[in-house]
Amino acid sequence: MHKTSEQQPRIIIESVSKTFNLRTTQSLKELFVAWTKRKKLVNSFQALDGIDITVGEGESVAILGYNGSGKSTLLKLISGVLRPDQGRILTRGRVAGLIEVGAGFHPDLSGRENVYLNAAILGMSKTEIDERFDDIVAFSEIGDFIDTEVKHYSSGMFIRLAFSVAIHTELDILLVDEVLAVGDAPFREKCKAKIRELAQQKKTMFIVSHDIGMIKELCDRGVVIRRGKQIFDGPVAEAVDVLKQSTR
Ligand SMILES: Nc1ncnc2c1ncn2[C@@H]1O[C@H](COP(=O)(O)OP(=O)(O)OP(=O)(O)O)[C@@H](O)[C@H]1O
Repeated sequence: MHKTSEQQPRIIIESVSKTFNLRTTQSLKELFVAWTKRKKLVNSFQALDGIDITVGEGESVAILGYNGSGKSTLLKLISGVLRPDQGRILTRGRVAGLIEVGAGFHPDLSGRENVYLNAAILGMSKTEIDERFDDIVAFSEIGDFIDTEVKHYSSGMFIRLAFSVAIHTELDILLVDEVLAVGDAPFREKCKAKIRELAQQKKTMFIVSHDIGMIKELCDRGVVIRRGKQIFDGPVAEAVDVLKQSTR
C-alpha cells in the first residue's frame, strides 16, 4: 500500500497518528455530576492512525476521503500547525500552505498590508515582496480593493489573494486544502494552470479536494483515507475508484 517515491523525498510521513480530545460535558453542573460519578470528562478521538506516505520532488498527490476522514488534519500536520502524537513528519524545503480560508490574514489590515504580512511569514524579504507585489495583485484580480480592509472582502476575494501570495513565494512544497473550491470558475482555471506550471517546475504538491475532475487533472497519485486510516496509495484513477467503492 505504501508507495515509496523514486525521486528524492520532499515529504516523509512515517507511522503518523493524531488523537483529539473531545469534551463530553457542557455545563458546570454536568462537570460536577461527572466528577462525582467518576465519569470520563473527555473522550478521545483518533483522527489519523498510522499514516505512511513518502512524496518525491515534483509529485502532485491528491488526498481523497469523505467528510471527517482526516484529510485536513494531515495537511495541518505537514504544515506544522499540528504535531503528531506518534510517528514523525519530515519536510525538505519551504512549505506554503493554503489550509484554511484566510488563515494568516488579519481582518483589520488592508489587502496590501496582508500581502506583506503573509509573504513575510512565508519567508520573503521586503525587497522580494516589493518586486512581486504587482504580480501578486494582478493574479488575484483584487484591483482597487487592495487598499480595503480584508474583513470587507468576499470569501472568494480572500482566497484569491491568499492563493496569489502563496504561489508567488519561493516555495518547494504547496499544500492546498479545498480552498480552490471557493474561487469562481475563471479563477479556478487560472489556479489549475498555475498548479500545473508549479508541477512542471518540480514543486511538490499535496491537494485535498472533493472535486474529482480537478484531482484527476492535476494529480498522478492519490491517497485515500477512510476514518483516519490510509486505505490506498497509488495511481489517481484507481484511488478515485477505491473512494467511490468505500463508505464513509
Ligand atoms: N481540533 C480538533 N479537535 C477535535 N476534533 C477535531 C479537531 N480537528 C479535527 N477534528 C476531528 O477530526 C476528524 C477529521 O477532521 P478533518 O478536518 O481532518 O477531516 P476532513 O477529511 O478534512 O473532512 P472534510 O472533508 O469535511 O473537510 C473529524 O471528525 C473532526 O471532527
